[in-house]
Amino acid sequence: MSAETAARELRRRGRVVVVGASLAGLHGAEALRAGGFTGSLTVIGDEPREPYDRPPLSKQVLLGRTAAEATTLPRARDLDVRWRLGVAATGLNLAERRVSLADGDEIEYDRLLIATGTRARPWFKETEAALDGVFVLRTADDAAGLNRHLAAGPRRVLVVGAGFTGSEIASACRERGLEVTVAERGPAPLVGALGGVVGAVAARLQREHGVDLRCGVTVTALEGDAAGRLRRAHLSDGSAIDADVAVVGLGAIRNTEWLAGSGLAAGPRGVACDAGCRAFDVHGIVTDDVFVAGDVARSPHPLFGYQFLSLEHWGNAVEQAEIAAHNMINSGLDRRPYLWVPAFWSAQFGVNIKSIGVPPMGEEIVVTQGALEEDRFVVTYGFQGRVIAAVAFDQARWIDFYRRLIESAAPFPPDFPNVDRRAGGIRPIPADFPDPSLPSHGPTVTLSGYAPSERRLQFTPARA
Ligand SMILES: Cc1cc2nc3c(=O)[nH]c(=O)nc-3n(C[C@H](O)[C@H](O)[C@H](O)COP(=O)(O)OP(=O)(O)OC[C@H]3O[C@@H](n4cnc5c(N)ncnc54)[C@H](O)[C@@H]3O)c2cc1C
Repeated sequence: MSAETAARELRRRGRVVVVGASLAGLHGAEALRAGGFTGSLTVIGDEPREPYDRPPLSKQVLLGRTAAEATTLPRARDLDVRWRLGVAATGLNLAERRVSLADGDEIEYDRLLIATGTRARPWFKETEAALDGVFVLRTADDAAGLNRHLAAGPRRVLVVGAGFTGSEIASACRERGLEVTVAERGPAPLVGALGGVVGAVAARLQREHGVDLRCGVTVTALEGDAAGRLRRAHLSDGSAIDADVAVVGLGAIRNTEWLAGSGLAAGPRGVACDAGCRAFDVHGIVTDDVFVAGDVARSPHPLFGYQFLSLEHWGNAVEQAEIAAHNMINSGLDRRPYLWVPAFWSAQFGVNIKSIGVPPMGEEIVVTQGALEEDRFVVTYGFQGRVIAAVAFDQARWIDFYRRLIESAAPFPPDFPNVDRRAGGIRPIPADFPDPSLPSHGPTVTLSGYAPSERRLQFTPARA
């Protein structure tokens, strides 16, 4: 049977299993159906709830504008999925194409999509993590529990870690009128994701909004009272902070333990896959029946020197799930590479933050629009002489323009006419500015084994 005939047969009556019933899992299931898959589709999720959206948990839900229960993701009608919710996948037998479940059940598949995402890194001392008032924020239950606790009376909140989740929590708690201390090991908030220049702006914003921001310190211990309620936190600089709520925002752990011993290249950094979302086995050989999408995936990105990227972004989960689903039920050159330019947003301290590209790869940074002091700007990041990323504070409308600069490997610093870098005013990019998505003289890259991309990817600066 030819590969095309096999793919057609699979689309008609194959068995697809998706593990992880959240954003990537749901979008993968929808994309399979939209792509003409009429076989059996089973989605397994260890949370008892239907797939729901996480970004509102640290924003609208914490502000009391949306109930944690009201975050259920809309889904296509007639999806025709066999949901197995509230039961974890515990193992994978690659040779026999079988997933084992915690309730003893075993489910066979022709194609498997791994979309098990991440979980919150818990506080490192178990007895302290168990104190009443100590929280992480990853699930709807976490958000509901934290909300109940915050609503129970005046609270002094300690946020441990000033990454995106920690900073959003601090922002929401300040908006609720609570006293907030943020303890961050790095020199400023968001430094790991956006670098020191933007981090300094984030630090100023936090302080202007009344956050007691302590940088360059770690929390060494959480102390409770006799009733097991959190009372105090001790910091590495010898100081102590009174607190009756601590939200631990120390990053995420990838949910790959259930794949231990399966033979897949899965570990703490995620499940490695190729540019078409096909999982690698431990020998570095790509499988043809196991695919990966969302926060748990680690895939090489052609635009970023084929570096393996682990992206914890909403847009990545959606886009990657669609590519994975497409490739699961197609073969050969009908398959597509995953070329989405990483992008995410955050809302905190009254500012809308949008990022495009991979800021942590940046070697240099320049303010291309606006002024840092005014909290309305776009900064552009450069890597080896080309634009690699941009971050906008309250200037989201420009993000698509910067995406095209990144896709076309525009030279860094970008050469914008009429943009006044000193004055600080946001000037429009002129209508006659050359469309950076038009091909120039960088080499075009094709990925062997995948359909040619609609985009031309260029690896050398277009105007060196
Ligand atoms: C509080 C918060 C705020 C966020 N805000 C933003 C934002 O502003 N912008 C942005 O771009 N992104 C944001 N994100 C990130 C975004 O929500 C994630 O990128 C997205 O949820 C990833 O989807 P996923 O399906 O890959 O993984 P997840 O959402 O982590 O889902 C994985 C699912 O698989 C389940 N699972 C795990 N192991 C097993 C197993 N063995 N068997 C069965 N099921 C299993 C998990 O319980 C979970 O339900 C935020 C995340 C959080 C937590």
